[in-house]
Amino acid sequence: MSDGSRDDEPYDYVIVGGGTAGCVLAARLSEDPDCRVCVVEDGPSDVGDERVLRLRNWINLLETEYDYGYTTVEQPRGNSHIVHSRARVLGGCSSHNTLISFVPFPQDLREWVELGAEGWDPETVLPYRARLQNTIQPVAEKDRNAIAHDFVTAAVDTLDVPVVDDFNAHPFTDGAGFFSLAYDPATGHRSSASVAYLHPVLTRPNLTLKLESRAYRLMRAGDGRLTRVLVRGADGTDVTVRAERELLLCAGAVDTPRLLMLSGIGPAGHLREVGVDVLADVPGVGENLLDHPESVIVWETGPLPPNSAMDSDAGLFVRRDPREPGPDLMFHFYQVPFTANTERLGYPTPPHGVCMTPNIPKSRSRGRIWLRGPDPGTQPALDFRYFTDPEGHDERTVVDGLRIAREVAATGPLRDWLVREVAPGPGLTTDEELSEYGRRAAHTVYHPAGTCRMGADGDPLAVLDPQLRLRGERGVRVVDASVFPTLPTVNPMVTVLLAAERAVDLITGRAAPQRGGAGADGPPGSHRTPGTPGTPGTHGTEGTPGTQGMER
Ligand SMILES: Cc1cc2nc3c(=O)[nH]c(=O)nc-3n(C[C@H](O)[C@H](O)[C@H](O)COP(=O)(O)OP(=O)(O)OC[C@H]3O[C@@H](n4cnc5c(N)ncnc54)[C@H](O)[C@@H]3O)c2cc1C
Repeated sequence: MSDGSRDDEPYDYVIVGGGTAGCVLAARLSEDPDCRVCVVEDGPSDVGDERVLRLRNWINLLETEYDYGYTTVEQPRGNSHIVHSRARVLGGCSSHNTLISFVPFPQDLREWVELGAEGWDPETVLPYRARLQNTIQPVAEKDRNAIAHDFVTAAVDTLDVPVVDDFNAHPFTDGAGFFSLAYDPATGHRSSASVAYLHPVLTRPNLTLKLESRAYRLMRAGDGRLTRVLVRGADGTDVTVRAERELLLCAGAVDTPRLLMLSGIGPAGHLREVGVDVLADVPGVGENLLDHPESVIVWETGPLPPNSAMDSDAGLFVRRDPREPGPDLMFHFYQVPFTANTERLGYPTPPHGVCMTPNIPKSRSRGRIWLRGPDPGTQPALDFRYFTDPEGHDERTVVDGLRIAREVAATGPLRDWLVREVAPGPGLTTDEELSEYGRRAAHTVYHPAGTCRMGADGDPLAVLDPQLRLRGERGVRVVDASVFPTLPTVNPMVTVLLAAERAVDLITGRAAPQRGGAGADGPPGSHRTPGTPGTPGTHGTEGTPGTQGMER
């Protein structure tokens, strides 16, 4: 071959990225024994890896070999020092995140339809809940820390919001409670996309995993379809992997647009500027970078009880503007001091502490990803443009959040645990002071999305059609968080899982679950499709999770 790579055997579907969405596609598409499925995953396996499987260890995976650890370009109105963790391991971010699991609100999906994503209405999408294989349930009683209980009580009393026993029972506008998590309380193990979907089917002979194999350029086949991908293995050798039906890009909201642009598919002017030959001018690739930004307020405490599922088990939703259909401010309550950003600003880290992280569910600032050059090994530039919305909505939300957090902290029984406010400290009180602190100490909730969004015909920045097909090309779709036109109000992982389940039907032509049927009302993961593997972490009908079928 002219590019020096060797040809691999052909597959029906090649999935680039064995992450949250990629695992769903791999498991579902390989249910048909005649369908050859290959997953190209840059990271290692999570099978048997306790560091990854143990949910509470999530924080120790950040900025390790399992993490791409992207940095950002300077954020004049925000924090320029945030490390944007993105997982590099089978299961993707569902293998190193906190697995907080929220079904998206109907209004979030209606917003997608208004933006041209026809067919993604709540009546069509929400019934896919019944197909989710992850075990999702509210934090188990034994994992509920007394201080988190008291946070919930204080929040409810201060703000006159309801206690929410199950955030997925039905849509809500405000409330406080323990989150639902995709985990097994008995073992503390994840019910990640990998554990729930892939582990039970690893012995399928028609499923090949190419691990520690990085895709770095898409290529056309002889018929002009974009169904080939150049992949570099851990030993440095290149192989061309070929899809006879479709190439499915699931590398996530940073790496999918990066891969497209490295392949010459993106804004033509930008690609020429950085020395990449243009294959197709698709102006929207890398645009519409979304996130849920948050800030942080930290208190010192005495030693706390040890029990927890993952140290951020409870939260609070507030609707400040009654005209909004849902919450417009959210808080995670951490029973550890999360001080990565406050320490840099000179604040001390107490030996024991808690924090609240007010975040912006519907952030209005929009960013962009671009290439710094043609070398696949060079990190792309991420510019979230935090706190740049002209209305000042994002800045206002953080200021309100810091004030509301203080009100909750001043209320018993939470108040009785707290020794002092460490950051920003009680001396900062004006809007200006809280805004300056809130933005400089800001962090990400790790929810980048939107960089290859779907949209209607005639929308010049829509990268995909509502069937998730790359506009103007044949043979390739995108299925991951980059397809979102907007972020859901809530944490997005379940939305990624639902999108992947729906993508399977779009790809195969299989019927969607009945609109408004069984899955529309029940909790996610509570139903199992006949014939699907059993409880995650146990052995499915197709054998023990192992390493057969894997290549390195
Ligand atoms: C620390 C952290 C905590 C989070 N907590 C939560 C939470 O509690 N709840 C929630 O709802 N959301 C949470 N999120 C967000 C959520 O996990 C993600 O939005 C979601 O998992 C993204 O899924 P994805 O399929 O788009 O991408 P990913 O799951 O990131 O999958 C992408 C995969 O592609 C692979 N890959 C990348 N580039 C290449 C390449 N060139 N070749 C081959 N493979 C490649 C990666 O290794 C990865 O496995 C969190 C995220 C992080 C990082």
